[in-house]
Amino acid sequence: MDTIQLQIKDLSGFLSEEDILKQSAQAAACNQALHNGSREGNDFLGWVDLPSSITDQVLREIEDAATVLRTHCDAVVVVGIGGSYLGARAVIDALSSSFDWLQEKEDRKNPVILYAGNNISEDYLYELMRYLNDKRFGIINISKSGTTTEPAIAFRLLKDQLEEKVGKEEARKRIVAITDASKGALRTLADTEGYKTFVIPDNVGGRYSVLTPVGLLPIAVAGIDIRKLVAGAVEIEKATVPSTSFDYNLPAIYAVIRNELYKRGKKIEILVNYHPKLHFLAEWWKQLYGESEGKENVGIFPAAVDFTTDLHSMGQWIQEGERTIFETVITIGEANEKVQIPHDDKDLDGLNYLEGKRVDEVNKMAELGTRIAHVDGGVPNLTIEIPKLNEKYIGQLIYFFEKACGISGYLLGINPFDQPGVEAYKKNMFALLEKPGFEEATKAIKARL
Ligand SMILES: O=P(O)(O)OC[C@H]1O[C@](O)(CO)[C@@H](O)[C@@H]1O
Repeated sequence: MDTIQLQIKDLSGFLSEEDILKQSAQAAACNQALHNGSREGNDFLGWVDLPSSITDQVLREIEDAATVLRTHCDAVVVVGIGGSYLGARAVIDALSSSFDWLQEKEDRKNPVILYAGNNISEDYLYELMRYLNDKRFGIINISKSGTTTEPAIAFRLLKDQLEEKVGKEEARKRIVAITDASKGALRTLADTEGYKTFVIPDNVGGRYSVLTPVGLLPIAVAGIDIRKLVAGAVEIEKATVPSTSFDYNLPAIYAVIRNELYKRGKKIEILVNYHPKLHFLAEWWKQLYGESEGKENVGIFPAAVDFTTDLHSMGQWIQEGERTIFETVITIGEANEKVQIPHDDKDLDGLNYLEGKRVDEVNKMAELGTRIAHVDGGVPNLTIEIPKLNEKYIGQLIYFFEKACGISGYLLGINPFDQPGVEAYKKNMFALLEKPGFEEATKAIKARL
């Protein structure tokens, strides 16, 4: 097995093969629409053939910029929010040691990757700046619009700190901006300051941008092979072209299943993992599906749990709470490392029955036991099988989820490529902060307080 697989046998009793096949023509039409741009949102389809259009020259330019940052910095702060950081964080966490950031400087092969601009917490920013005080650090500032408040605040603070520490000249070498080709405050700022920049293509939305420099630069700085990542995505891109028959088009099958379950009252999809390093993959997935589908008062609520951790918190709800959920489990075939449970002469903990077993074997039995229990408890399960955690399969998974999301949104009958609802909080916040241009809104909102 050289590719990710979709396992659907635990849907029986909830959804038949016939139910799924009945939707195959519709799913194929949605897939076709993604390729020929015949439906809503067609100005944001740049991601569809993005993996196969990334040239060697583009990859080299990203790798070169990564080398500059790796040479000049012991820590690199990725400033961005939503699609402007989640993809990078998902891949970096999935493919790095869980304790990477704790390694002593002399033992490190890669700079520590830190994140800012994804919240407006004063304590967070203070603590980050304090940590950076005696570090050789750099910044990758990412914003497609170039106007988002959270990253703008973080960047202003970090830029000040860096310039004060090393001077404007050296700071310029350690700052890269990734933004629109011509619009937005970040573009103006980057051009004025003379930063190295990369462009986010107009036709690729933030949540679909992980395979542009938005994701690839931080990932490369973290020492991960972006060529293998992209190659994995290309494989699924090629395997899901419109001529692919429905039976082999895994994203189309996944898209149909989740929509059919939704129609049958399963309003919440829980993405399940059994490895803490996949936590941010689920965060990335939540934005992808939440922003794409939650509109016009419809859409599955995308949730996520980390098992077995959350079996001891959310496990009760999933087993016996309201039956409006289904689970999509990401399962990893083979652990990358080997740890066996040792023998203990006294066996006071009663664990000698596990002696000699790999920890992963225990994890897998927890996974199997959970799946059986949840299916018995009325929770439909589907499983995405990944042979192992490496660049290639994560690349495959990224494109799998992106393609499925596009098809799924069209099946649902909404535009999966806009996010009008996100503006509501921003308007209120700007009005409350008395941002110039919001005078009327300020009066209106203050009258409500
Ligand atoms: O890259 P930007 O323009 O700063 O936007 C960041 C995020 O904010 C949103 O626009 C929502 O406000 C997301 O769609 C996007 O991923």
